[in-house]
Amino acid sequence: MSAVLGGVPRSIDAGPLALDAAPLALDATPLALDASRPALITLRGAGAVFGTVQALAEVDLTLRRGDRLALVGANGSGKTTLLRCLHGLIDGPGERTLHAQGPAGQGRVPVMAMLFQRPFLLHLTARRNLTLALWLAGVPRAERRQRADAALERVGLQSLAERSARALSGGQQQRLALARAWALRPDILFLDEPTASLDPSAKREVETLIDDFARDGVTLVMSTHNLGQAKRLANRVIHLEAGRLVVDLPVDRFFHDTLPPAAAQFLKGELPWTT
Ligand SMILES: Nc1ncnc2c1ncn2[C@@H]1O[C@H](COP(=O)(O)OP(=O)(O)OP(=O)(O)O)[C@@H](O)[C@H]1O
Repeated sequence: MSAVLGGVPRSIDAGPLALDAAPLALDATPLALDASRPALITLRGAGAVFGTVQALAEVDLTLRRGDRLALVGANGSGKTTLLRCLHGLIDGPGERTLHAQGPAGQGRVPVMAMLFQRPFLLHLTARRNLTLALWLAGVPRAERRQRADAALERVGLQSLAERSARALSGGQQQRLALARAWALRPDILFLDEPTASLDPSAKREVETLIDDFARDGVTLVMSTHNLGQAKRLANRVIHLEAGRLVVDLPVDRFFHDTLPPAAAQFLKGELPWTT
């Protein structure tokens, strides 16, 4: 995938016209997706192929500041692959533009962080996991401890700062992973099924934190099998089918409009099982 950083060729500078050109299955109006918000990432014709598997095909998508984007679809439909593609972790066909923020696109490119279903934490204390991530991100030594402690406090883990990260409960580990992401002060947070392995109470805690981060201005992209979670956290929903983006709608319309047959079936099949 060719990458364009900062300087944005006119043809992919996402204005309302770019939404018209997107392969929406339905006539999502540009206003409903609020094309006035600044673009953060644009994909044009993005794809991913693993051996003989076409995991993602011809995806056109503009992620905008303030999006709380939920990616839904059946197992293997390409949700994780699209997350990785947006994050820049996959080099496939198509074009990915990371839009510089600030006046006339002259500022810095968006800072991104990713949270996985099962957090990857090192055999170190909770605090050291954070200060190490900050070191890797180039944060000066003098700031690391303060930022790590602020992040631990933010997720309610300050009293466990010296506890081994691997000894924490599943919910605490996911909160620690969120603290690590938050400490990096991301513009965009990617979440791959962030509560899939948590019990209901831990799930609520993690969802509340994710919601708080979004309220603070962090743009969210999350894959989820939980349509109730998409309703609670998202303002925009994309439905993928066999690697293709077939629905891209504001959350209210996703749950109330008449969807293409496969997406409608997906909704019917899943909704009774989610709360
Ligand atoms: N690294 C890889 N190597 C080979 N095939 C892969 C790889 N990553 C993904 N795939 C394949 O690409 C397709 C899409 O996978 P992906 O993980 O993106 O789907 P998903 O919608 O996130 O699935 P799930 O809901 O089960 O997590 C699947 O057929 C998967 O087997």
